[in-house]
Amino acid sequence: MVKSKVWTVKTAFDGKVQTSNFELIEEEVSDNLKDDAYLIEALHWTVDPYMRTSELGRVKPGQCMAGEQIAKVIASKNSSHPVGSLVRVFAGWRTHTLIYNDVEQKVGRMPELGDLPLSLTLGVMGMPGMTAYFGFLELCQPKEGDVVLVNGAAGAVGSLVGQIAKIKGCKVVGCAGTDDKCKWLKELGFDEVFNYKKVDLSEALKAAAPDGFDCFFDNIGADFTATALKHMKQFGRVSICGQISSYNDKAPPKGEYPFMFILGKQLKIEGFIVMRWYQRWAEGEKAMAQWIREGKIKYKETVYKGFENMPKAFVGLFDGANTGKAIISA
Ligand SMILES: NC(=O)C1=CN([C@@H]2O[C@H](COP(=O)(O)OP(=O)(O)OC[C@H]3O[C@@H](n4cnc5c(N)ncnc54)[C@H](OP(=O)(O)O)[C@@H]3O)[C@@H](O)[C@H]2O)C=CC1
Ligand SMILES: CCCCC/C=C\CC(=O)/C=C/C=C/C=C\[C@@H](O)CCCC(=O)O
Repeated sequence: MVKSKVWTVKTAFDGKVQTSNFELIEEEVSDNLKDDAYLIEALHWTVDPYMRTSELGRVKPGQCMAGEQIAKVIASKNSSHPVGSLVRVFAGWRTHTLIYNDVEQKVGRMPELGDLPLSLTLGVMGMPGMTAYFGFLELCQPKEGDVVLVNGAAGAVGSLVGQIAKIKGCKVVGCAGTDDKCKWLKELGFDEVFNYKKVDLSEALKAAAPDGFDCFFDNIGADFTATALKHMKQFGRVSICGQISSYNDKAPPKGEYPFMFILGKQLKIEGFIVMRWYQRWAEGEKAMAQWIREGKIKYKETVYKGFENMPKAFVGLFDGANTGKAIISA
């Protein structure tokens, strides 16, 4: 018998992220396994902004919080998952999980890590890394010499988009919410950086790219997007990745309608969900691993120690507490 700690949601979210909505419970996980079942113990969890959104991850009262984890098999009657092997799975905020159906329970393929750290399977070599790789390269189609704008640039996805753009020979403009984050972006090779909390956005964009942007990778949405679209070049390409500034809004954001600029500048704007390219992830993982080993991609993780800190890490996403990927380690 194994005790499993599970974070559940007591009530629906209401306008802001509320830690008081979580409850720590313990439930028993039987080690009396049926055929093909196996028991896993989590080593690392991720918190991602999508957990706040309705379509993908928001959970109902009483359910386990959604999310991905890397776990070790500790008991098994499944020859594909022997004791000691590792799995990456959307099992949510749980310490132990009984897996009886890989497909239903969203057990994914593990990337080829080689000597790279295991936690990267939730970052550069995982969902955020593939988001940057495919969401930028496929939708923005960057060319050498293009001027690229990335917001949320010191986060898990944005920090990789900027570096991939540099690898492709682009001029990269990034912004983040603290001076320390901006300093790190310069170390990563971003050409122009600014702290969006300290500037007039339109003036900062004009100063960074007087002739405008060819590509814009948008992690933030709402007012930022409406302003940035005015600074695009003719036939610019915009990848709509995230809307983190609106995930906690009670009502749809109010602001300018940007359609006149989209029309006049003849922009190509496309949203995406990274799972669109799931069948091609091995290609993205291979490129990321090679760029890390060549020193062309650098990364940071903000690591929280202990399952009890899941809500703190999660709320931190919306307060700018993390640089790079937020990881919780057991
Ligand atoms: N389309 C897809 O398939 C996917 C989309 N995403 C999206 O990509 C975006 C980035 O995700 P990820 O890199 O994992 O997250 P991050 O690691 O970047 O964490 C979030 C960061 O966003 C910034 N932020 C938070 N709230 C605001 C706000 N109101 N205005 C401006 N900046 C804010 C903060 O940094 P700062 O200090 O700079 O303010 C914070 O640290 C999210 O919108 C996410 O939903 C992620 C994965 C897949
Ligand atoms: C109309 C609402 C769309 C909301 C999109 C919001 C955010 C984008 C984002 O952050 C995307 C994340 C992508 C997640 C990828 C994998 C999912 O399949 C996770 C599965 C959820 C789970 O079972 O835990």
